[in-house]
Amino acid sequence: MELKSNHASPVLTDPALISKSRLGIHSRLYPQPGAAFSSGMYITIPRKKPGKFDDVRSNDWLDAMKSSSPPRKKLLKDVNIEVASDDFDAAYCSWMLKYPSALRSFEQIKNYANNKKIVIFLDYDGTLSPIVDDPDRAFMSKSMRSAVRDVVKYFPTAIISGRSRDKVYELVGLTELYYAGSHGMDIMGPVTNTVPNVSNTVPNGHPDCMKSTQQQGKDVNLFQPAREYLPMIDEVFRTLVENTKDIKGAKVENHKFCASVHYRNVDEKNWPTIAQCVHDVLKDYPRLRLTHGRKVLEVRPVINWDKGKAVEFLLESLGLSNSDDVLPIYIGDDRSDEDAFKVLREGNHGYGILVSSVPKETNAFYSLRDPSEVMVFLKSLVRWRKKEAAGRS
Ligand SMILES: O=P(O)(O)OC[C@H]1O[C@H](O[C@H]2O[C@H](CO)[C@@H](O)[C@H](O)[C@H]2O)[C@H](O)[C@@H](O)[C@@H]1O
Repeated sequence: MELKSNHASPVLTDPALISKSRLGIHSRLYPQPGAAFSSGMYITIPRKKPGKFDDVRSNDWLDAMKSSSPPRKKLLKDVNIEVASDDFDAAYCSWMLKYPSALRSFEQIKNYANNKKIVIFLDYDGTLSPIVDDPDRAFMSKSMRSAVRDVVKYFPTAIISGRSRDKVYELVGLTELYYAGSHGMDIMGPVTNTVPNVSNTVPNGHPDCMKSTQQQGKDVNLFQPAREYLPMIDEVFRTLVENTKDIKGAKVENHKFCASVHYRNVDEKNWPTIAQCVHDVLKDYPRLRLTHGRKVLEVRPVINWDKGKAVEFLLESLGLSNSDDVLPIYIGDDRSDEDAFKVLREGNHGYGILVSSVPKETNAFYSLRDPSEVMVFLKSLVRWRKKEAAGRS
């Protein structure tokens, strides 16, 4: 792990990104100019060149695994500095000069958002629910659910998660918002009649986009750009379950268009074993790639689609893209959320807010420490919008 020296404070660089680039398994794929859309009506999702997998011991998989979601104490040991807790707090405060707290900057955000239509995008794990050892018990608190329910009353809102869409819907339990599961590869969005005329538009007529009716009778659009990978993911999931069954603490989840291999509860001495196991399985699937999340290895299709693309897709579906009157706000804690932060930053359109209690490199603009601060921020947005609405009437 490296310390980035041109920062005002020690900021952990992400060995996962370094290792992924060496292995050719970048979290952001290579868009092929001109290939993204074959016509005004259809997009072609470009396939990235398959990555080459080396032996895990000779590459940085393990570094990446060790650095993902480190506990505070471990983090200090990893960077090899004897830092007292006070010093760590100082480092965090210093980092916050670059990524200010969205709570302390609320006035500034409000001023910028004034008269704009705010669209809220929320990640789930680590953002709406705290990180816990058992992924099946990552529940959202009642107060968080109520805060999100209020947000939905005032702002178009979508949850974009690495989990399957069904699972995240089950955990959130609110019907009034949009859901994107499998890192954005399974989107349930609004039905729109928008005629596509810009390169990032995905029309209703796209073969991966289908009209469907929700249980509540509402018409929605389902967009699943990795549909063809369904059987492959299912097969890989079953193989991963079988091959990791003797590794104590390992857990594999099937998220329909991607799969997760958790090692949070695996003894660190067995991390090379689990890494090797995933590596050996993926060797036979050049159309799949691997990304690193918080103590989780994520197996995904090699397509140019991620949470950033999902944000663009949803904004377009809502008829809210390319407008100066729209302010998208994306709140997330993980590496996969960086794709969305990057879209907002590069488009100079909206704010990414990173949820982190440790300094991290990010494409976000603002920060929040943990899900409890996320809740305060969401409530503040609602309070402000309510007051504004009352003032107008
Ligand atoms: O995009 P997200 O909604 O943040 O989903 C990313 C991963 O979240 C879950 O794993 C993470 O949270 C678990 C529960 O707190 C934790 O035990 C695990 O270590 C974290 O990585 C989910 O289980 C994964 O499948 C998602 O990929």
